[in-house]
Amino acid sequence: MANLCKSFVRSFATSAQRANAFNHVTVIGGGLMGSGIAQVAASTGHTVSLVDQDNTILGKSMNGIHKSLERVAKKKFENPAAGEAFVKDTMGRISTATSPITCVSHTDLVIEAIVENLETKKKLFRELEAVAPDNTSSIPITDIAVAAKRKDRFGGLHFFNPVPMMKLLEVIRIPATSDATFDKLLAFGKDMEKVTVSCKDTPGFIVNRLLVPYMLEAVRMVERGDASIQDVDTAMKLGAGYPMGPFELSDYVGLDTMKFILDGWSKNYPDNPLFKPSSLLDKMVAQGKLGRKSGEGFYPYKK
Ligand SMILES: CCCCCCCC(=O)CC(=O)SCCNC(=O)CCNC(=O)[C@H](O)C(C)(C)COP(=O)(O)OP(=O)(O)OC[C@H]1O[C@@H](n2cnc3c(N)ncnc32)[C@H](O)[C@@H]1OP(=O)(O)O
Ligand SMILES: NC(=O)C1=CN([C@@H]2O[C@H](COP(=O)(O)OP(=O)(O)OC[C@H]3O[C@@H](n4cnc5c(N)ncnc54)[C@H](O)[C@@H]3O)[C@@H](O)[C@H]2O)C=CC1
Repeated sequence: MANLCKSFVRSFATSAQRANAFNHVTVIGGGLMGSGIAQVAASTGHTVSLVDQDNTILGKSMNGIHKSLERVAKKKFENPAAGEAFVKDTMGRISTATSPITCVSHTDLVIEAIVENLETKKKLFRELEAVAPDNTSSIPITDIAVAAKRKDRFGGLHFFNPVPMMKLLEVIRIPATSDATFDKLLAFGKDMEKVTVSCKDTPGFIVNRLLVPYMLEAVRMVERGDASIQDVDTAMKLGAGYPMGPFELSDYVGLDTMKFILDGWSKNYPDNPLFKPSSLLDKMVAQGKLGRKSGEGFYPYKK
């Protein structure tokens, strides 16, 4: 904790020499979101420590980041050598670790992006005994902040998947978040080349408060036998202009993550019919059909 405070002070001292609000960022969780956040943080000039539970997972994360960077480079640079240099430089700014404890002693910002489970997130924050903006999709961050000691340095950053492509970042504060912390988080969003929006610390913030009921109603429509998965997706793409239909998007987000979100909401808000559990979703997760990440969800994917 003392070390983290020191490094935080150092970040204020050095930020005057650099354009970025933070220099070194630690991202905990190297899954879909953590990898994307680490990638964009590194490609915008931050040095990054990416933390996950073991080196096999981290190897996959680094592979995914490399592939994604190659796609970005192809678009960004006409000259292939410049693209290769961009990929190499960006990868060079990311290191990996299996414990966050070693990283937080020399970091300026800790971003948590582990599984959407309140108890797991709180446990991690207790271990860190520190401040870390959180990438929860659906949990009011005040509930997580209970486990953080320095609440003035705690805030919420909600990124969107795929992080390299999605321009939005929701920046959330709790009453205890200091103005200095909030301003730094907004500045970090700009450094990450995102457009920031803010709202009260309410379940799902802005996007997911609207998106979750929409996606679940699509699942219920299919459960009732009112329409097929394919027709719902086609309808929403061609009739409402969405880039993906709700089932394609569910597979993209991960059905396990959807279930985590829904389980949390239905437990905390049992009277809200919009947040009721879905037996189809429960069944698919129990069968290991998690979407793209497992090779099958509502649709099959090549592994
Ligand atoms: C209970 C309910 C639970 C709700 C859960 C909420 C979870 C949350 O907390 C909040 C969320 O993040 S919700 C998800 C938000 N994201 C979306 O809605 C994505 C919708 N899809 C898209 O925008 C495009 O299909 C997309 C951009 C993904 C891909 O574009 P296309 O469809 O045109 O497909 P591609 O041809 O593959 O891609 C076009 C170009 O995009 C670039 N690209 C795509 N993915 C990339 C990636 N991962 N990294 C780097 N570049 C990437 C790429 O440049 C590609 O061009 P090419 O490489 O030349 O093909
Ligand atoms: N999937 C999506 O589209 C989005 C997800 N989110 C949120 O971001 C967070 C992460 O989601 P995803 O990346 O999709 O999940 P994921 O399942 O792809 O990745 C989670 C990672 O966390 C790691 N992990 C679990 N416990 C850990 C611990 N104690 N220490 C270190 N690493 C640990 C796992 O090994 C895994 O690699 C969740 O809170 C989710 O709600 C936010 C926006 C979009």
